[in-house]
Order: sequence, then structure tokens, then C-alpha cells
Amino acid sequence: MMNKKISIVGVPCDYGQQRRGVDMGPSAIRYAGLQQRLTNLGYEVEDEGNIQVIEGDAAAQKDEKLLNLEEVIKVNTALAEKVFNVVKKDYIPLVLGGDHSIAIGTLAGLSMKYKNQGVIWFDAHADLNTPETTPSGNIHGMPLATSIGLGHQRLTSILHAEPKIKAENIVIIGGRSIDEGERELIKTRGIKIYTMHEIDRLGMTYVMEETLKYFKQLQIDGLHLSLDLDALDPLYTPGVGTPVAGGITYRESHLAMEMIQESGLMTSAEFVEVNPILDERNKTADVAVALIGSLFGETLV
Ligand SMILES: NC(=[NH2+])NCCC[C@H](N)C(=O)O
Ligand SMILES: [Mn+2]
Ligand SMILES: [Mn+2]
Repeated sequence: MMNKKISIVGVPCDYGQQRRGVDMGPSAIRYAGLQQRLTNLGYEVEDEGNIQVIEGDAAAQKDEKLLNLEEVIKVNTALAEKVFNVVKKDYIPLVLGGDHSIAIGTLAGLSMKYKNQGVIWFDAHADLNTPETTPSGNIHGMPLATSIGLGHQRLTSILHAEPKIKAENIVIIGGRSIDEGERELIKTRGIKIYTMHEIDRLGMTYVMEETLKYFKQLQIDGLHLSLDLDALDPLYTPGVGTPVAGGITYRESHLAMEMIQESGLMTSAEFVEVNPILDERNKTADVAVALIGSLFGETLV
């Protein structure tokens, strides 16, 4: 029997990057009708409200390779604890960002329950930078590296010192802006990635079939979906801080959500990088809610 209880957790964090406005993402997604959409599907939905995002001591921050480190640690520690509480009471965590640095806390919290969790990462980027390789200093470019145990010790040791996921348990889908250091990690750590090239060439159906088959082979005990709205083409989701042309289409992304739902594997999800200031009439938040609908079982007939 599939779990029919969802806990919504908002994370109004914009400290993982430098464009203001992404902290309003959780509100924009809620206003787009999230809770009603899920209730209509027969879920019991609890809105846990937002994680408090506290400003750090600006004077103490001088690491240009880890911008706003103190804030990012604080918010992710609080988020990790919240997510752990949600899974403990057997609700499905649905985390709303905020910038993608919040995946550090989500995955830390999940790792308390799931010891062999799979992660499906929809993104134009690989988010596999470390303080050594980052071109920007933005921590939203680092959550996957952090979660496999690479980077600043205070980020990798949130809740516990162990890596939160195994590199081979990651599948990245939609990549088209990968930095040099990230490329290196993908190769040396055997991280699975379907870039836009493979999606064009093989089609989303095949890519998702392979991905889900792979997770079954790994015998994962939980599957987390982390969806950065910049995975989609900016045509559909213009309200993101780091748009990259040539992305996943509206229907391809829905198909992917529908196939994840059909697999019955998914145990948690997060939707990040919605920035209402950069958006057009809440279009990006509307797409996020529509994708969440498909992910949780909406069908066309
Ligand atoms: N979650 C995101 N949108 N990440 C964008 C990262 C961009 C670039 N790779 C960086 O490290 O700065
Ligand atoms: Mn991205
Ligand atoms: Mn991302």
C-alpha cells in the first residue's frame, strides 16, 4: 500500500546563491494551489510551515568559495531535523525551496531512515562542485558533492559525519551546464547522468525506464526526487536564477513524474529554485505544482 500522507516543508532560503527572490519560492508554490491539488488526489496533507532562515554575522563571513556558509549550515541543520521528524511519523516529506543548497539538509534528514537511498536529480546543472572547484562560491552548486561527503566538513557532517548518499545511487537527468571539476567527479565516482544529449537521442521514456530499472537493481530502500526547475527549458520555467537554454520540455517532465509515480519507488521529493521575482505571472510555480500533481498520481483521464 502506498503511503497517502504528505508533509509540506517550506524552506525560504536564498543564501545558496546571489539572486534575491528565491526565498519566496515556497509561498509562490503554495499560492499555485499545492495543498488542494494533493487533497484532491486523496492524500492527507499536513503543512508544516516554513523552516526559519536566520541571518548570520556578515562580518564573520569571508570565504569567497563558500558564500553565506553560516546561514546555509543553520537552515540545513534545522531542515534535516524537520525532515527526520517527518519520516519518523511516516509522512512523505515534500520540501519546497528555496535554492538548491537545501538538498543538503533534506538528504541529511532522509539518511537517518534510508541507508541505501537513491536520488534522482533533475537539473540543468550537476551541483557537484566543492569549495575547490566552484566557479561562483554559491553553495547551491554543491549539494550533491556535499551529500557524498565532499567539501566543507561543517556541511558534510550535518546530523552525522557519514556521507548521506552513495555516488552510485545518484542519477542526474537534464544536465547541460557541467563545470570541469564536476565532469571529473562524474567520471571518477561513476555518477550516472543522462544529459540533454541522451534525452534527445533516446527519448525520455527510455531514459526513465533505464533509471528506474537501475534503482531496482541497486535495491534502494528509498527514492528521493530532487527537482530543480531549471531542468526544464526556460520557455516553461523562466522564474529561476540560473536558466540554461535547451532544456526538458513540459510534457517530457510530466512523463518523467508519471513514470516515477508508476514505479511506486518514490519516498520523498523536493522542488527548488522557483524565484517569483524572475517569474512571469507565477508560471514557474504553476509548473511546479502541475509536476507535483503528476508525481503524486494525477492522470490525464
Ligand atoms: N542549483 C543550481 N541552480 N545550481 C547552479 C550551479 C551553477 C554553477 N555550476 C555553480 O557552481 O555556481
Ligand atoms: Mn540547476
Ligand atoms: Mn540545482
